[in-house]
Amino acid sequence: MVSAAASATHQAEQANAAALRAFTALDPREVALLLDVDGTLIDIGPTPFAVDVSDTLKRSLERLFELTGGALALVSGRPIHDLDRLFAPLVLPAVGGHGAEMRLAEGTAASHVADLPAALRARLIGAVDPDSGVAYEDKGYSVALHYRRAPDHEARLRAHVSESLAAFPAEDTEVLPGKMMIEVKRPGIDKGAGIRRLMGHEPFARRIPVFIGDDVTDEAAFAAIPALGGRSFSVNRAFEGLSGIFSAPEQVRRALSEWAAKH
Ligand SMILES: O=P(O)(O)OC[C@H]1O[C@H](O[C@H]2O[C@H](CO)[C@@H](O)[C@H](O)[C@H]2O)[C@H](O)[C@@H](O)[C@@H]1O
Repeated sequence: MVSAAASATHQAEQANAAALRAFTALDPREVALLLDVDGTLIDIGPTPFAVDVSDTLKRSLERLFELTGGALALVSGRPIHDLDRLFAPLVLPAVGGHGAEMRLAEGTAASHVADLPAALRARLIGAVDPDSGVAYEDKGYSVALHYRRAPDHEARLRAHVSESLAAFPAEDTEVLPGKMMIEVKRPGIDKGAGIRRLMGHEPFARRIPVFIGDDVTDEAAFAAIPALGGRSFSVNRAFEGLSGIFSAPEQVRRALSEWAAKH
């Protein structure tokens, strides 16, 4: 008799193999490759500052950037300067801050979103006791509170965010839940809008957008892709219209490496 765990592993292996086939069948001369970062290209780490970007992944991205004629972009919730730090020496086209920033090839990163007031950011960050394990990122246009190392603090942080936003009723804000994280950002900023903007520019324009993502913060990107005539692959998320489901970032890295080697 096959155990439930063995059956789930078998299904994941089959899904990985199918996703790998579908992905590596794409023609790099036709596609624009749009890649989410945390949980898709790289494994989730205990904090935003404790993650690993391997040289092998960087080599795959560098090769795929060439093969796609430069139509490869990181599409991340992280600020672009943070992506540059993680992926150095690569400086890739990017949509950062969930769509708040964009950089085309050779360009400089530009945010088109007003920063949250310093007093609101300070109030949000005030919930972070360095000894609690809670971490934060102040992105200017948004603030993310991370409780991966302190899951017991989730309810307290959610209440703190609600109280903080209530104290600034004139500010246009919205709360974006993430993986063990709550982010306060400006409304109307999302990865879907970021991808639509990016796809209007060379060398992305007229190509088939191919997005890979994993997170609730990627939902706007997944939603934008069909109208752009594109394809989506997920990491561990199942919904209609996907071209494939990878089980983990390791499988995405493998697909990128095999695709790069094939051409
Ligand atoms: O759009 P992404 O590139 O997936 O970025 C989404 C958020 O990712 C990061 O947070 C997540 O990854 C951390 C490191 O693995 C992890 O510790 C945290 O729990 C996750 O939520 C990043 O720090 C955020 O700024 C991004 O918005």
